[in-house]
Amino acid sequence: MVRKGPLRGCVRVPGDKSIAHRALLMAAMAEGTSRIEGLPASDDVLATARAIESLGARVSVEGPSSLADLGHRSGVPCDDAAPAPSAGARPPAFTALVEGWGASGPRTPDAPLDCGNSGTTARLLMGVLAPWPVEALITGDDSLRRRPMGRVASPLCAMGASVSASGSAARVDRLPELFLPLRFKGASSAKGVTWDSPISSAQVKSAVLLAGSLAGGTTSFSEPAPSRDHTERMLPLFGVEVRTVGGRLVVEGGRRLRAADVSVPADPSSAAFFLAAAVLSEGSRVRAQGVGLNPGRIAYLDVLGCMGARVSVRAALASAAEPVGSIEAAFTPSLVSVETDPGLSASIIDEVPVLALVASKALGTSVFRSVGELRNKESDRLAGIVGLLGLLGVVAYEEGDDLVVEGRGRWSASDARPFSPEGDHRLAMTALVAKAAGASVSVLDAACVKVSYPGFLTDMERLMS
Ligand SMILES: O=C(O)C1=C[C@@H](OP(=O)(O)O)[C@@H](O)[C@H](O)C1
Ligand SMILES: C=C(OP(=O)(O)O)C(=O)O
Repeated sequence: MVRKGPLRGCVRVPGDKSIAHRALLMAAMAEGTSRIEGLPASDDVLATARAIESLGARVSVEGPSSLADLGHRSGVPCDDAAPAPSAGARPPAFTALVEGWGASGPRTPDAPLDCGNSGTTARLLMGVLAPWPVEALITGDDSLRRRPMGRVASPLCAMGASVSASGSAARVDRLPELFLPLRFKGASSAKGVTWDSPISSAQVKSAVLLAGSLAGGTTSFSEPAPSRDHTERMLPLFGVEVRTVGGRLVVEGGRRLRAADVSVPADPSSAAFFLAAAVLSEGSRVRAQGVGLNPGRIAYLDVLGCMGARVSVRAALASAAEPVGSIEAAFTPSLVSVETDPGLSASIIDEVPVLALVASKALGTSVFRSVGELRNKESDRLAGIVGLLGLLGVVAYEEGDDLVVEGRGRWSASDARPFSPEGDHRLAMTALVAKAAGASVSVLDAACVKVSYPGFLTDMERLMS
């Protein structure tokens, strides 16, 4: 149940989804047992944990829960009018011990690897499998089956892997159009590659670097603008050096990963929703604690700052090679429009929906440049934002790959209008933030928040009480 009202207090949002996926995957690849704490019990991360189990890693959860138990617990109300859950809810975090397959490699799974809604799981898994002689059918839910996989398959096939979609081998010239479900076959003789990715994508980069660390020879990767760098930061913890040479990332192959302990900081992308809600709701002040402050992930704070929002950061310590600290945001009565640089789009990609919501309350026309990649996420997020802002009486539209928001400093007051996030967790949370900030909108199916943040409604309620 989300009401209108000020949000006040501290919040510890779940662990960083990107870092959690990487920690689980590298632990699975490693020799020995890794301990990973602060894992979010979100659907996406559980999908990765289940996938590495199917491939032969041993995953045990510290405490009374098991992976299966975490997955079965829900505690997520189906719509924003339902009461917040208490009993039976998933814990916000768990600690896993992962015994990796190390030098023996992954085993051929006896069932399809179901990545659910998680693009990161599907794409990084392919990189993990590429240097091994195993075959797996990789699939996902309806949303994931519509998302492009060729961007990852292309470099991995250049390294020696092969893919077939719908039973027949995919033609190399058609790889860019590839979609799940697909049969992925790794190669024991995978070789390093020099790859210039036409898009900035941490998922593509990570798949190539993970494969490259075990392939023969050198792998070198470049992308147009920097994407999040968690893989480059974490690989050295597991014993694999990553160098930067003339703007390219370089990894020497033939390495063995060794087990490491990782502490996952809270997810700055999840914190962004409460921070935005605080900026938009009169009388609010929220502090998100223990949050990852990786510069490639908190660029959204610069964008909020350019809009005049009252946000501040306090750095504390580094965890898992990542900086960590707290972020505070307070109600800001007058916001101004912003124009984001095209080179920034990879760094703010998951926060654009909620940034656009903030821009819709600003005075003036905001432009988010080169954000066309949002069409390839869990839903077409550009269409979703334009639809949501339309319900609030704000003109927003796509201009090529740019998103334009014509803010008038207010939203229209009308009877509550229904908004369907189309199963997209970030659109659902953006709409719930709008509602908390007084917008006349009801969110039709908010249960999809469990993809990244199962306790979102509960935490929102607590900040409002
Ligand atoms: O590598 C990652 O963990 C992610 C990278 C981004 O996707 P792309 O790399 O496909 O842009 C991001 O949108 C996603 O939420 C997580
Ligand atoms: C795009 C996202 O994740 P993924 O690509 O892993 O599905 C997201 O969490 O916003």
